[in-house]
Amino acid sequence: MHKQRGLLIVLSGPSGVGKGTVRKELFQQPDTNYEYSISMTTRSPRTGEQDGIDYFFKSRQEFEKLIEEGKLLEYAEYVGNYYGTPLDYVNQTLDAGRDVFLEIEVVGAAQVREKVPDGLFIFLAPPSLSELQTRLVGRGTEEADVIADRVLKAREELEMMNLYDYVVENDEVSKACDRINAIVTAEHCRRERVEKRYLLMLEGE
Ligand SMILES: Nc1nc2c(ncn2[C@@H]2O[C@H](COP(=O)(O)OP(=O)(O)O)[C@@H](O)[C@H]2O)c(=O)[nH]1
Ligand SMILES: Nc1ncnc2c1ncn2[C@@H]1O[C@H](COP(=O)(O)OP(=O)(O)O)[C@@H](O)[C@H]1O
Repeated sequence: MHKQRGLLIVLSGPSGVGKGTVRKELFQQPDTNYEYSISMTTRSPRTGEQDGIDYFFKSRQEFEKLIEEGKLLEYAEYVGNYYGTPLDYVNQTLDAGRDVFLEIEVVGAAQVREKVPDGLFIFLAPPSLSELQTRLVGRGTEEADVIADRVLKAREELEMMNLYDYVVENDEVSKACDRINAIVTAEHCRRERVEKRYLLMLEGE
């Protein structure tokens, strides 16, 4: 039987909702079977961030070359910086039958939806907008004007929630992780059933 292609899992949602926190928690769990796709960005590294681990940090010129050469599955400009997903890494990992996990903002997620319609799209939602603002302020990585920009942007981002397969509330990190794992497991079961049914139909011909 042919090897099934891996599942492309896209986690998106507004800045500050906890995407990074939830993703890190998921990848600390010993039984997590997804491969995390490290993004490219032109943003400067924050204290403690490492090139090739948190992001591949690129100059604007380098990033624009990657765009020109078609090396990105998707990219978006977000609050003044480029962010993008490396195409070859994603394709090679999926072709090897392994699931790939993207943690990206909503404009990029919409591009992935166009290119990979059979991906699994999960929107991480905050309990409320005021809680989102509290989290951004609490993180303390941005100046007040950047936080204001991000909260404004979050309002637009929340409108895109209905384009996703699932909405997961990030009330508590561990609960959000459990919900994501349950969704992925259910999606694998669904795909296996479809595949089996398809093969049975072929055998019957
Ligand atoms: N489109 C796209 N967005 C990305 C990518 N990598 C990260 N992002 C998103 O870019 C936004 C800003 O990321 P970052 O500067 O690390 O800030 P933070 O997520 O608020 O900590 C977040 O919404 C990320 O999820 C990517 O490869 N493509
Ligand atoms: N479920 C949660 N409850 C309370 N605080 C949270 C939760 N998830 C994340 N946070 C906090 O919110 C802030 C933003 O989280 P982060 O993962 O950086 O968001 P994002 O990657 O979506 O921008 C961080 O300070 C983080 O510790």
